[in-house]
Amino acid sequence: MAKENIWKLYRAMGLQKMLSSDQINGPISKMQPSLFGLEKPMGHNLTDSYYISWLEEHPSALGCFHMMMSATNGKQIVLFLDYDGTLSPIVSDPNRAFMTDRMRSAVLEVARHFPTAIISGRSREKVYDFVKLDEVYYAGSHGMDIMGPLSTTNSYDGKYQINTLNERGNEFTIYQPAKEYLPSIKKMLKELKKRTCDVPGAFVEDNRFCVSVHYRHVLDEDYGMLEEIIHNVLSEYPCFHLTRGKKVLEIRPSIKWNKGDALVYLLDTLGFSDSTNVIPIYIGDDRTDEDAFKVLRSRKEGYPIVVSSVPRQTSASYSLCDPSEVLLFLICLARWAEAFPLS
Ligand SMILES: O=P(O)(O)OC[C@H]1O[C@H](O[C@H]2O[C@H](CO)[C@@H](O)[C@H](O)[C@H]2O)[C@H](O)[C@@H](O)[C@@H]1O
Repeated sequence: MAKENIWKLYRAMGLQKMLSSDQINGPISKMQPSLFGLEKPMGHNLTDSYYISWLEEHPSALGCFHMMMSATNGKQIVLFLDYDGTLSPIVSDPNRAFMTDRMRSAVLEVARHFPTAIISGRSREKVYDFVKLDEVYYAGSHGMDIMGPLSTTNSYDGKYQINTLNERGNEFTIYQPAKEYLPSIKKMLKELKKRTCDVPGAFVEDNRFCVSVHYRHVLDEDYGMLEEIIHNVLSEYPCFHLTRGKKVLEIRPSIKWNKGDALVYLLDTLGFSDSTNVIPIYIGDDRTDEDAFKVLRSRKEGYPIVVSSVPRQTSASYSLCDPSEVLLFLICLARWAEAFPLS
């Protein structure tokens, strides 16, 4: 990208006053700390050498923004976002994981330029209640409950698919590959609530096609008892299995379907099944997001971005420190789309 284009981008982002001519002439990576008027990238612990070497392998998507966007070469960006820990910070009460209005506006802005989907472990309805945007697609229950574009492909089993209209009269396809597990999940949910009610601090969350058992407020000495209860309940439901997230045990149907499959489904229904003309960007913080990172790695396309402020094992290629950096990345993306619209 020519230097005048960088200026154009920065002017569009309202950032030109923050940058000296030295910074503009230097490499973009050097610009990053001051790009947003900051002394150092937010939340980064740059005194930790382990973290610094991890960052070299998973560089900041903000620092690499210019390079990433230059490489899109006019291809269609499709954006995938996780919810908890990505669009909203991790908080102690799962029912109060609200996103800020600034984050909502940023998601809306990018969604006006690029197809955008939120893929969460929560129920689809719950994520919608938090996000409240009709301009994005939603996949709840770790991708097992997708409300995506009207599907014209017959690569997916029609029995899991129904077409519907939203309140604005727009057509959507709902895809629920774990549909037949619903009666067992409801039964198991009741059972889990009943058997865990004596464990102080335990909280069972109904995520429709899966169940979360939160232990953030459970005393260390009670944790073993909670795990035992869950294993006992699970032994009565052999078609389900357990995965682990941030202070949460997640129980889900044992079908071969995860956030990565939901990403592929959404790309297919958006018309990018075999396309070399698409750049999917996936941003997420949790273990379940790794399935989507792996898909992008294996397809050798797009940008998998992990949200983490500590070094960790990941299949992502880039990183963002926390939701405040996710916000900046989304703002940059929207400004970039305004400055360089696809012809
Ligand atoms: O796929 P996600 O959108 O990231 O959902 C994963 C789980 O997120 C929520 O739990 C996590 O966030 C809570 C609020 O910040 C926090 O209190 C909890 O400790 C975290 O594990 C959600 O409540 C779970 O149901 C999701 O499975």
